Amino acid sequence: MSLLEVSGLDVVLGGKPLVRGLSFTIGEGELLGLIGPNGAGKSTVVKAIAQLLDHGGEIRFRGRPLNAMPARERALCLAYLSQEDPLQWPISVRDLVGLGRHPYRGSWWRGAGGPRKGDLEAIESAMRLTDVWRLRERRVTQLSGGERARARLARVLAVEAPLILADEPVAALDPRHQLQVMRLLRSVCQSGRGVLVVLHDLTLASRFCDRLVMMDRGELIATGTPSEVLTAENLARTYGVRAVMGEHDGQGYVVPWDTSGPMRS
Ligand SMILES: Nc1ncnc2c1ncn2[C@@H]1O[C@H](COP(=O)(O)OP(=O)(O)OP(=O)(O)O)[C@@H](O)[C@H]1O
Repeated sequence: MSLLEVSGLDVVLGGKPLVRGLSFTIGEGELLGLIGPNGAGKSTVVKAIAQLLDHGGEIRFRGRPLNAMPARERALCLAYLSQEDPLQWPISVRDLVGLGRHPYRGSWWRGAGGPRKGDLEAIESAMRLTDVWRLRERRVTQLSGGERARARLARVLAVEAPLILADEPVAALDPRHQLQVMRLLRSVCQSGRGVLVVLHDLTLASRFCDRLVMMDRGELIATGTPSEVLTAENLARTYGVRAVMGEHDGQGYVVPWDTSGPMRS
């Protein structure tokens, strides 16, 4: 059974169909990349899976419809890293990451008590893996964009959910941290968990993802292994680019090099 099964997903917002009939699965231990140009509908798909948007079609986690699952149970099954950075409060990095353990606690108002050993271990491990351990006492409002992005990812890792939805987790990161985060997401999958990651960097998508879902204008364009999806024809048709493609150390790279044809309308 798949970890996640999305079938016939439709999302309409403001009377506009943003996602149409999208279907794909994520297996246990799989890193699935969701790619496509700006406005393709990638974030909309991720938000629908996270049950933040009304949708048609079915989204099942280990065979159970996600929209019928109690919110707290759902919060333990999937952890969502949004593209937007909503951090406005001057809380410490440690406290931000600690919020990832909230789904394990009783309600705040019932006196949840302090963090337990398992919580502290998960919080420390997530901070070390994302390289924010040394920033743990800093206020999140005083971090650089990339440092905040890593702290937000640490919160998501601290949930230790079987499924992670990460919307552009490397967009603000320097090259070293981009590689570290992609390796980290791969290592998360080695323990049988699954990750859906939205990416614009096609080389990272090619190197690190098991499979890709390429979408445009709300619809599926191609799905399969990176070499099946990242073809010259698909890149020209979907992104309107010509790319330099090759292999290094047995892994594919894709460097968009030139635009091809007129701008998509
Ligand atoms: N609340 C909304 N109401 C109406 N249209 C919306 C709403 N939110 C997003 N859209 C539109 O839906 C389309 C898909 O947006 P979405 O954010 O899912 O794209 P994306 O593929 O994640 O793009 P990007 O790569 O730029 O992040 C866009 O055309 C966007 O303008």
